Amino acid sequence: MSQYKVRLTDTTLRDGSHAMRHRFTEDQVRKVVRALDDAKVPVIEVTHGDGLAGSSFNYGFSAVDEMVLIQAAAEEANQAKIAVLMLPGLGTITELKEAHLRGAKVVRVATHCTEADVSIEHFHAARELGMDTVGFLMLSHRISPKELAAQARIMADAGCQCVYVVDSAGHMIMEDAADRVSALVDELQGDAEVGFHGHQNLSFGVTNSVYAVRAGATRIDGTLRGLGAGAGNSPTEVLAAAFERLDIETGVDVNALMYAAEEVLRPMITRMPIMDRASIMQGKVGVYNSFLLHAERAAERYGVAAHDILAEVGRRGYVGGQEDMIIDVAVWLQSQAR
Ligand SMILES: C[C@H](O)CC(=O)C(=O)O
Ligand SMILES: [Mn+2]
Repeated sequence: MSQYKVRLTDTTLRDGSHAMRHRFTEDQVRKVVRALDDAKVPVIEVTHGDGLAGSSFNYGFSAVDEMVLIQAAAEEANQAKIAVLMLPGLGTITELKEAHLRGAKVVRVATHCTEADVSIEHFHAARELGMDTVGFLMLSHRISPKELAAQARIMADAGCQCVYVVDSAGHMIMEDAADRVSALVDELQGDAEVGFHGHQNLSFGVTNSVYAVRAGATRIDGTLRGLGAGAGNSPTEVLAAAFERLDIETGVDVNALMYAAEEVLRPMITRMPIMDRASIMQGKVGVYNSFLLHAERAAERYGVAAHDILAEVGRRGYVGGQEDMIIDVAVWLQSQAR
């Protein structure tokens, strides 16, 4: 019997939505869910890239109402649970209730890593609805393992059943992930599980996930073909294949996942995330991956380089929700160049 058992969550239809500029259609969602469900992936996340109610001028409009997509996903899934992401303030309990009515069984409440307290009422509401609850501590690299564990404790006490170390910038390297996961495991003492969500900016998404599992994480995120914000996520099919080689039990069908990635998702992709100058910069200086497309748009509009914008965003320490400040940085860089 394997020493390690892991539950995979596939977030192609949520984090991958960033790379697709939130243009997933209902037909595409149905096909991807069917393929992931056939591969026995236990949890599939479907929402706008920035979570419930993310469709907006600031974050980018969805092509199709996410509630329609959530319902379609729930209709297609035979064994998988459908998860939704929510950022408190952007999404509210009203949207959470509607997502639940449409068939969502899991909610992942995401806050900046120092702001866990804003998730408390959302966990209470989700538990009252009977949903599985997950906490997402974004940009987890920004604080020490000890400080992160204290934030995880706030989430667990509010009713969160699994707290994630989230490498939103793809900045972590091996022990960065393991030390944070260990600190959370020590703090939570079984009151909640610990998960890890990796990105590929420095090409460590899968490696960090292995370190996370060995440090005690029992839930790991990925996306098919690594489709996701910034340089993309840990690819689900690679995680599954690597875990199989390392005797980490996932219960998924690796060949079916490779089929899903290659034959089902690949033809839908309009922009494949890559490790380019801008996304490597995000990993290097620790900038939120969802900022990439905003920076590219501002770069074009103000005639400055996206990697320069992102380097400055890193210096200023902006966090998710401060997307509008990217324009400010671009204008400032333009003025410096004159
Ligand atoms: C809302 C973000 O895109 C959540 C996430 O996937 C991350 O921080 O990484
Ligand atoms: Mn992500």
